[in-house]
Amino acid sequence: MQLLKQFWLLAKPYWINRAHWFTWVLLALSIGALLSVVEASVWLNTWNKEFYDALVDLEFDKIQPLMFEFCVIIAIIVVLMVYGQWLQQLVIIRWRTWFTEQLISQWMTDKTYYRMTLGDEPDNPDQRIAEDARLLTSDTISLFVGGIQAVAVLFAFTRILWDLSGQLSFEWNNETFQIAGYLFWVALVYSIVGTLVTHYFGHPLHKLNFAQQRKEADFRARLLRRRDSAEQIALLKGEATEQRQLKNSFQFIASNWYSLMNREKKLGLVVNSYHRVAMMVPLFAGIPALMAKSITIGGLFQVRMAFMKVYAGFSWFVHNYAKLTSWSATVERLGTFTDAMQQQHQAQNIDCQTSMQWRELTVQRPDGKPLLEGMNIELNAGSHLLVSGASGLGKSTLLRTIAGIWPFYEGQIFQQQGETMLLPQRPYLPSGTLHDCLNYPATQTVSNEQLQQVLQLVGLDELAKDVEQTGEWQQVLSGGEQQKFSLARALLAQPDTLILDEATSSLDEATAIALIELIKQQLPQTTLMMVSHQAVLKPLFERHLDLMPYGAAKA
Ligand SMILES: Nc1ncnc2c1ncn2[C@@H]1O[C@H](COP(=O)(O)OP(=O)(O)OP(=O)(O)O)[C@@H](O)[C@H]1O
Repeated sequence: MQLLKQFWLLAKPYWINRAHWFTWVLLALSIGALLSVVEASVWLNTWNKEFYDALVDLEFDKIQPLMFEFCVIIAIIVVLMVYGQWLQQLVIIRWRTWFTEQLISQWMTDKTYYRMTLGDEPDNPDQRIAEDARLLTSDTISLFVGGIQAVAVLFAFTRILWDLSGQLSFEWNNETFQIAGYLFWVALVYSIVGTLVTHYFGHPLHKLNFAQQRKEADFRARLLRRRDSAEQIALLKGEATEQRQLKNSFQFIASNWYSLMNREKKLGLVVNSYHRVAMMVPLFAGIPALMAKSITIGGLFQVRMAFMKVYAGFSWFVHNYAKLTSWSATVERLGTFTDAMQQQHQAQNIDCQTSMQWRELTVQRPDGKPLLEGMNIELNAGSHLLVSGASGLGKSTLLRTIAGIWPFYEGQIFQQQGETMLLPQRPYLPSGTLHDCLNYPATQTVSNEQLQQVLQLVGLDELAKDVEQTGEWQQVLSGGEQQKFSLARALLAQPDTLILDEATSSLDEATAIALIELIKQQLPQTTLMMVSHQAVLKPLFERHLDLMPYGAAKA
């Protein structure tokens, strides 16, 4: 029940939205095509009787038109099945596109992607957005349409099977019993037993599938992390350790895989035996009717096909058991992911005033332990503040709090009105053209000349020559160059408040001084707040804040 509720919460926003009426049309057409296949199968069923009867009676003049009829029925079935499937895939991609966009938007809104890393983040959000969204949409549609088709098959063939079965008479305890539509009852009982046995053998698959998806994603994430840190690993000669860790991570996949495959083997033994036996059950069960001459040989083949269809309808659950368990694992994973995202949205928003202010501000770690306590400050627009203090005291965390991305604090914060920009010690440089990298996150269009100008101002003349060149800038540029590049971004963006977190730590002292002076000169209206261990920068700031551990701050 909980699972269905979780599923409904995930599916509802798309399917009740009127804007998606065309997807409903496509879904209806796809279901219509597959229901027509059921209708054509009923036609094929009648054909079966006529054909086998003609064969038994050696009526060759009937066989030729029947062969032509067969070709027509098969052609119709093939075309309907292929187009039905094609329409289903269209429905899937439309839903998946919307669903993935929603997940990405929720993940990106209010810095949720970052806040989630601060608490008990559900594992591998990348996998949930990419893989789980794909599985949810494709499995739901194929299970839903398949389920409807199974019900239609049941309706269409139950009647046929019932009529063909006639009545079975038998004596027991000197009494005569008659069972109408007995082949239908055989199919029903056979399918119920199969379903129960399948569930008994298959139910542990849910947990195993869940674990498998998670472990595969962990392994992929580990590999990615190695690629991102390739240079550091190479310099530290960490290959053997990395190899061991990756091997261990893969061991988890392999051991879970063994459990999964053993469980699937047991289930396979049951499902396959059940299916193979099912093919002969109608022939054996039809013998009494054949002996009573209530059906012909053609009728027996008709019974067999009708029985197999009714059995297939009743056994839909059995045949889709593995898919259903993987689907339920996907729903659970996506449900916890979206719940976790929604909880993140409750983080506080920071209000704006004419000046930046903190009142009785206490910054904490995620576990609630205080880092910095009782801070009060007011920083007028255009003023410059240097924040210093011992390593690990909480300076970067304080800046994150002021920038509005760290939710663990008490007291009041007001940001200065306008744009705030925070430059960290290690800037993020996306790969692509230098133009796009410098203009990241591209809130305005800037000309190449503007870009060249700011690059020259910060001393990156070589890069300024061709801003359209592409590269892996994070790897290509030195630490110091990256910091110059980051400051060039600030010159370009001209924020109202600029927060620098050791943004000149990789530069020599003279260059660091020159660049801070450049910022002050180029952005005279901007409020500048900087965290730095570089004492030579002190004279450039008219206000200083020396942070003390858990104590009062002197401003
Ligand atoms: N996401 C996090 N989860 C848990 N603890 C964190 C997190 N981020 C920071 N901390 C902890 O908060 C403390 C302060 O970290 P912070 O980076 O703010 O220090 P800092 O004063 O800037 O240090 P440094 O001068 O060395 O850069 C550290 O003990 C750190 O381990």
